[in-house]
Amino acid sequence: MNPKQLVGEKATEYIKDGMIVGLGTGSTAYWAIMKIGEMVKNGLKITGVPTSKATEKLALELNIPLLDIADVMHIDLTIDGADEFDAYKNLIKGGGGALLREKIVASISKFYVIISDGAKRCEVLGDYAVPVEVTPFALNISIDQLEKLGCEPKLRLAEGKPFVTDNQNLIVDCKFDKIENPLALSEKMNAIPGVVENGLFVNMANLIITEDGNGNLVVIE
Ligand SMILES: O=C(CO)[C@H](O)[C@H](O)COP(=O)(O)O
Repeated sequence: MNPKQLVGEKATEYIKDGMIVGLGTGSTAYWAIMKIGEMVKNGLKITGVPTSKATEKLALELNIPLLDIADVMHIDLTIDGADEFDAYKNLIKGGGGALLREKIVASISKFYVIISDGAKRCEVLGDYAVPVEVTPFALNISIDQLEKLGCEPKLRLAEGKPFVTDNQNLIVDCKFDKIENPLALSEKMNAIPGVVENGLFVNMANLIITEDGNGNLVVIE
């Protein structure tokens, strides 16, 4: 079984009947959602809250009943991927551009499970550029201010044009060296007017389900 499928399917074991379940975005979350679709087909009663339009589309194709995030105040369990994680469950997310909705969903989740192949594990965050969602109006100001925090900021492009998020914003990928204090950096980035949210997820994950590269699951609690 491929590592993403292995960790994705494992996470679905935490789902119980009646739960409201946050559905993550990306190629690892895909496997969890596929499994949830199968479970729903077999009688599981849950309601999903998608973290992106892409996930909403997939969940609808699988007949998973959905709630709009605008109508939800709490979520029992969320399963989502990550782009980088450390042993303290600090994360970088947003490689797929869904970080704002992902962070909102995570923030109201009682239990937040991250699924990731082992290659994304690091000692200290920073190999992956931190995606930052910015309002288009303040793009240049945001880039300038982000650069002053010590990173190399780059506007994300898709097919030669600026990548536009589900919220009609833009993404600036910020490459830092080692991020020794992700909480402090997250606070500094979010203090910049024009920054909507950043992809550092600190003190949010309850569990990371990953693997050792040889098909064995590894759980970080
Ligand atoms: O944060 C995300 C999307 O915004 C994804 O969870 C993250 O990019 C991991 O994706 P994948 O499982 O495809 O590697």
